[in-house]
Amino acid sequence: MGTAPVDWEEARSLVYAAGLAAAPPAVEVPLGETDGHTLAAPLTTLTDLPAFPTSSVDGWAVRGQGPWRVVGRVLAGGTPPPLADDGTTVEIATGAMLPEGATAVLRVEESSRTGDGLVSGTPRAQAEWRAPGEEARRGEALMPAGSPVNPGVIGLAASCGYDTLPVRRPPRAALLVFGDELLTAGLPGAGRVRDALGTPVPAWLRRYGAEPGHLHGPVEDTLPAHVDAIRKAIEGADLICTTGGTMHGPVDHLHPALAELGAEYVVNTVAVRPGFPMLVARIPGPDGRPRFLAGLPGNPQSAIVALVSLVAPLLAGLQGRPSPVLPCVTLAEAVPGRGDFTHLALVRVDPVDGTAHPVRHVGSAMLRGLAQSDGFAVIRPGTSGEPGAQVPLVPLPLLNGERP
Ligand SMILES: Nc1nc2c(c(=O)[nH]1)N[C@H]1C(S)=C(S)[C@@H](COP(=O)(O)OP(=O)(O)OC[C@H]3O[C@@H](n4cnc5c(N)ncnc54)[C@H](O)[C@@H]3O)O[C@H]1N2
Ligand code: MOO
Repeated sequence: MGTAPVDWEEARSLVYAAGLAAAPPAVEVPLGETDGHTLAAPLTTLTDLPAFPTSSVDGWAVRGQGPWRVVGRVLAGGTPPPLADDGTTVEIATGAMLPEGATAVLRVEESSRTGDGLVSGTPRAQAEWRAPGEEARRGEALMPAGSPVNPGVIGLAASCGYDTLPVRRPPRAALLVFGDELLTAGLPGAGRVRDALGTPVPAWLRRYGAEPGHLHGPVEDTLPAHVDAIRKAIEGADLICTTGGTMHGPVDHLHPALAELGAEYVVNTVAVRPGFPMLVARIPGPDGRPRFLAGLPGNPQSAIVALVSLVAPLLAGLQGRPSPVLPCVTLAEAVPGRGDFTHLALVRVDPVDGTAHPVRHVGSAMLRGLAQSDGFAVIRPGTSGEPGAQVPLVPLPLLNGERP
């Protein structure tokens, strides 16, 4: 209690650096299983690309002036003998290796056969084959370490000759939900609300590249139950997210539990509205490697603010990725500031002109505005968002096609 809230940008830098310093070691993973992992070393090509001169059309590989006498055929996958004499040609398929000695490739549709079986036609001026190393030279770095492995990268690695890649695997995340008032099924009422975080938070974590595993909740509102639940979650997770209990109410046990577990705070409260009681702490793991606990406030929108504010840069660090760069949007309407605190205001971004429109129903206990938003406009301390102002956007990690 009593710690001064950390500036929002400073808090993001602190957790990113803490994550990066504790990134789990690189592992060698079969190429087909690397989607969503992160390159632990630069992707350098193991061969020239292409590795051999490759015909880019179906036609005739010719030597010298025509008409040409047909001396053979080369299909993709074959290794042709050299074209030894001027006036000779081999039939060639797209992707086949160009025979040594060939001086041009004539497209089949631009060729004709003479009565005595010779091939004639005029090859185009530009080469109709891909030269070795045209795309990349052997040993050239094509992607830096820290790049997320996506299908595009997997394809490139395959064409460069990789069978496995040195990568960092997706961090494993656990979720503990605190709050005896929470119902996990049925209608809210009589003092009890539905748990609105236990179901969506794993899905948000997955979109940040984490692998959500252990989910437990509601955890009983006692200190021993909290300590026990965190200890169990640490066993199989790099990151434990908790929801609720970040304040100092009669049944808020998170801070005492962290003390009992020997945790140290990376960030304890952030100068941001909503969501200021958010925290990230480092807990010694059973193997000596630190684990992280992200304390998300109980108010549902505040919990997601904590997720985009702290969990996103922490996971980027743990994966050895660059720290997230925020895009800019133009405010379509005024958004008030929050004095000395950063204001994260839910907005919907116009897909055509990129302007950001504040949405309604944005109380920290509400999720109606969030479900219709693309992210949060960032209004820095001491400023207010005027219409037309360019401000950073913290995007919700929505996939293509998921935008509301
Ligand atoms: N005396 C003060 N009290 C509070 C302050 C303050 O400055 N002084 N700040 C408020 C703010 S801001 C927030 S945010 C909350 C944070 O509280 P906790 O993280 O300790 O969360 P809880 O007390 O457990 O719950 C708060 C609220 O959220 C509801 N909740 C909790 N978990 C869930 C869930 N999984 N799904 C849906 N709703 C959930 C819970 O029922 C409470 O209504 O503290 C304020 N208090
Ligand atoms: O900061 Mo609380 O998180 O406003 O709801």
